Amino acid sequence: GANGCDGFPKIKVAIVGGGLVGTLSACYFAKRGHEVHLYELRPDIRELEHVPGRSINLALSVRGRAALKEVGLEEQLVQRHGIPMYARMIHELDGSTRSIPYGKKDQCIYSVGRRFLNESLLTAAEKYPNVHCHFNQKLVSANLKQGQMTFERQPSKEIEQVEAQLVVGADGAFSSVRKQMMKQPLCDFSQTYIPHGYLELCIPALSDGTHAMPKNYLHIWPRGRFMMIALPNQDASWTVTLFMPFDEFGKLDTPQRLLAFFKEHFPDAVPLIGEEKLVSDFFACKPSPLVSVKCGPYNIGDTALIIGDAAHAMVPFYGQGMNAGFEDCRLLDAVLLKHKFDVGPALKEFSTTRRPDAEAICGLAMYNYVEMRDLVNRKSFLIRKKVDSLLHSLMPNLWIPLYTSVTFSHMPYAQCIKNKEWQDKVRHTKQNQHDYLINKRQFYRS
Ligand SMILES: Cc1cc2nc3c(=O)[nH]c(=O)nc-3n(C[C@H](O)[C@H](O)[C@H](O)COP(=O)(O)OP(=O)(O)OC[C@H]3O[C@@H](n4cnc5c(N)ncnc54)[C@H](O)[C@@H]3O)c2cc1C
Ligand SMILES: COc1ccc2c(c1)CN(c1nc(C(=O)N(C)c3cc(Cl)c(F)cc3C(=O)O)c(Cl)s1)C2
Repeated sequence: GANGCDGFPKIKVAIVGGGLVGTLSACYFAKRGHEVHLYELRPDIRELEHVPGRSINLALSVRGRAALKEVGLEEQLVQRHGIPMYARMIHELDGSTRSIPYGKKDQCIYSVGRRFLNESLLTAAEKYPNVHCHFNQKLVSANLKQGQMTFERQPSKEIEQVEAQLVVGADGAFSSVRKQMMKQPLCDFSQTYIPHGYLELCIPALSDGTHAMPKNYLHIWPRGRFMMIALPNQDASWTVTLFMPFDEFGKLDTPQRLLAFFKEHFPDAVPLIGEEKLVSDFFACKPSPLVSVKCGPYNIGDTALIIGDAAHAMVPFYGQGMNAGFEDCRLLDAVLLKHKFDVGPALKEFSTTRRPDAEAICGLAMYNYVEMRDLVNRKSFLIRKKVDSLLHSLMPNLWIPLYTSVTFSHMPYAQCIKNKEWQDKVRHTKQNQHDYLINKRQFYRS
């Protein structure tokens, strides 16, 4: 395309999916002066009363914040709207609670509203004159090598053919762009559903408009095979997510069984939610599935690319899905700039470098899911956290706990794992040395 004032070629970009990642990506491309067309299956959510769907709020950490900052949105979306969470608050069965800080006193993650984020990103994208949003448009097929897409307007089913120099698939875990990509040879794809489902409940604000639990915490009720997690909302309510195997959900098929279950496993949460609200919210919708998707390469030549959940959907047990998708947007922009918008080599480099990191965080999230049962319960989790924070304070640049490197640094995700493996080796050697010295001393004493 024509070269703009910065001397870089300007292209026509079609972004499929107006969710969190698609709308942020639209801001990045628009900021560079490209012609952006954003196609979203749903209606404009800013005109809807209630938006159905997933977790009402999310944990935003440094990776996501850095991506928002580069398009000038971190202040408005995080500092003003996000609720800082400085520690986890763990709820034991006996109702006692214990807090474990995320790091040093100023280190926190933010609870942000999903709808607020999505609406704000849409509005920010639309502010650019070179961004055009098309709602109620469902991608139904495409010839990605030619940059050709076929949309079906909802609900009329009217067909619209669209062409672009670059197609960016940000259409989520069940991506249609990815489905089209997989028709090409040499494309890997795997997806795993886990036996757990999730369901959202709500702890309403107190009558005086304040939070019913200590506000600046990520609350967790770890109960082995299942758990609950609660993040604070701006309106002083809490969004509570219950994770449980589908067959366990199936057993709670009457209000009596549901209340008995909660009184047995989450007694302190029952009065906070309220018995009527618990019953009505629980039976209002079915538990949703959780899927992990790995695939690659993420591009087809210089005409198509997938980012966000379309490329790497992960189970939510690290709170990194959106953060990773936002990081995709920032890294893609950086690699395009590095290649002076020579799209072919840039997409190839993006896919080659990002794929191992995306697969690493998908693996870490799944690891957390498996470990989760006793992750926050087992004494060793607590001891490990204390040892980690002690060693981290002694050698801040050397000893970085895994979740600190994931949540509080920009270290490539794959390197976070290497960093942990090195520490495990050192830890075991330390442990062995420790045991060795003990034995030696006993030997000489005996
Ligand atoms: C229970 C739960 C808790 C989570 N908690 C966190 C958290 O705390 N922190 C965090 O970082 N992440 C979290 N996540 C992950 C986060 O929700 C996702 O990573 C994020 O939403 C991915 O954004 P996306 O834009 O890639 O995909 P999506 O948000 O799925 O958006 C895809 C968009 O594409 C549209 N679309 C789909 N198909 C088509 C089509 N054919 N044509 C046109 N448009 C289409 C959809 O309507 C949608 O708007 C959580 C996820 C779940 C399920
Ligand atoms: C909106 O729905 C959801 C659902 C799940 C999550 C989030 C939001 C946000 N999540 C975060 N997880 C970490 C983390 O690193 N670990 C190891 C944890 C993993 C689990 Cl499962 C947990 F319960 C606590 C921690 C913890 O450490 O607090 C963060 Cl740091 S944020 C999980």
